Amino acid sequence: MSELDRTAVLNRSAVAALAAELRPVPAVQAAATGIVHLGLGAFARSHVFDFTADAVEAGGGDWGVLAVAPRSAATVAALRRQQLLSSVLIRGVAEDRIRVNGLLRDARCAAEEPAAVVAALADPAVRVVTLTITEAGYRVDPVTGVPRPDDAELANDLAALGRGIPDPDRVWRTAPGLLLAGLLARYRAGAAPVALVSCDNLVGNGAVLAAAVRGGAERIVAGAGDAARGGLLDWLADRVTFPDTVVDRITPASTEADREQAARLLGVRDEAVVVGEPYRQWAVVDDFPAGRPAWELAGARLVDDVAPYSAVKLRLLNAAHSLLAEMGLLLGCETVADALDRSVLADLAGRYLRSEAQPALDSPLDLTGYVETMLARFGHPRLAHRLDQIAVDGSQKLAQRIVPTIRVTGAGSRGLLVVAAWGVRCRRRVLAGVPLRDPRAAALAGAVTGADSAAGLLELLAPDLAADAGMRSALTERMAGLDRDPAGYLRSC
Ligand SMILES: NC(=O)c1ccc[n+]([C@@H]2O[C@H](COP(=O)([O-])OP(=O)(O)OC[C@H]3O[C@@H](n4cnc5c(N)ncnc54)[C@H](O)[C@@H]3O)[C@@H](O)[C@H]2O)c1
Ligand SMILES: O=P(O)(O)OC[C@@H](O)[C@@H](O)[C@H](O)[C@H](O)CO
Repeated sequence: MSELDRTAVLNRSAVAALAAELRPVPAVQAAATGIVHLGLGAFARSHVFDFTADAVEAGGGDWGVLAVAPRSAATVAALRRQQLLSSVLIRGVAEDRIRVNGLLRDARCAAEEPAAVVAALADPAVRVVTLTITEAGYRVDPVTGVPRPDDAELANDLAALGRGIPDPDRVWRTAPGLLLAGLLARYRAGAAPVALVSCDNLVGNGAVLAAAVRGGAERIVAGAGDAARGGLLDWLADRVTFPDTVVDRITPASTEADREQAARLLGVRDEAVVVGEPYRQWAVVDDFPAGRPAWELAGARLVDDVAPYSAVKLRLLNAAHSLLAEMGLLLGCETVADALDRSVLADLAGRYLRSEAQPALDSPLDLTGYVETMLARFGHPRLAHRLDQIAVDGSQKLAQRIVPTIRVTGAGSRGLLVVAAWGVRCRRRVLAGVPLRDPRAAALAGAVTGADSAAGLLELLAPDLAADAGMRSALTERMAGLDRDPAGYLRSC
């Protein structure tokens, strides 16, 4: 299509008129549903569905996807209007291309249709459940590794499950609650095995998901004292797997300008388009009791252990993102590329990576090459990856991305400067009456406005570091310096 009709949307009839290279992958008729995906954000569409589409195109199999948005119905509605088609706009440094994804079989909002989602999770044809629900969505404390006992929404969901078969129309407030409702229904219906696959940025994301599900199930069973559901724990241990994964593709939140560009490339509007960099990588532990798509045919690495990749990715790439986001926002920068353009931040990120985070990792991988490639990806001039997209849920992220390096490099670590920037930024938000976007918002607000902010922040991230007087005083000194004169202080570090 050359002329853009502003009222035309991407759908199956529009596809018929597209140039051959723009036709959906896999073909629209392909594959019955074998996957439920929970968390219908941009990353699911740019990465998980993109890889899986290529895997199904190359290797076949009934691996179509039912995509579930936990709360918001907006993306579901957009996808339904487009007969479940959407595209990924792959933004290169020099040129862009667009790919239409034909993998989805259905899309539902769990808050509006909980019974249908629970039934899908129990369906034996569904053999894989993938998740992109953010770090906060697991409701697991990154310090203790267990479901947060102070999480009222989670407690409510688990109590409802403990009372017996729940009302099918009950709206689950938490992802573990929804998953467990589906798993209990699956267990009652014959207990077909299934793999639950976290695709979120967490070290040991499979173990975190297992902690959320098994820890939740233990609380249900303990509350119910129900022998039959005691069998649930054995089934979860024997037949439900939680393969670890490491995901990678920078995916900024889409803007109207992106939708306009997609419309120019496609000739029709795609309200669900997502933008991704050309680079994509996925390492997955190959532990699927009922089969999986041939992701290796799409370039994913199916491995025995992702630990070497996951520590490297979280403690280098994601750590550098958090460093640039926390410090860049204090200096008034908007995007990752803007932050890297400020020499003070580029220098700090480079020194943190090369002289602290990299040596603190005992890795056989080529970390120097990794860091260089990664910084080149960050510098992409047209990706516009916003810092405020990265700097949310700091209590979950910094504990994983920054704290392990501080543990090795001590109170002099530039990692402590990231924690200080986070603390100062959060304090400014609280004092300005702007809500904090963090699952520990109340505790975080208390920490940054309390008498000993350094102790409060470290208590949230790593209680062992909070007990270290040298660490507390170094953090206090850095927060004071950043509060007084962020740019000047950072130049002196
Ligand atoms: N965007 C990226 O560049 C990128 C890259 C690698 C990994 N990831 C992973 O994907 C996650 C989502 O990123 P995105 O770009 O899709 O974000 P997004 O804002 O587009 O979507 C977030 C999704 O998570 C769901 N969600 C948010 N909070 C939740 C909660 N408390 N419980 C359950 N569901 C919740 C939302 O409903 C939505 O479906 C990230 O947090 C990260 O772990 C993202
Ligand atoms: O997606 P988050 O919120 O976990 O983290 C923000 C970024 O660090 C992250 O999205 C990276 O862009 C991504 O991990 C690259 O693969």
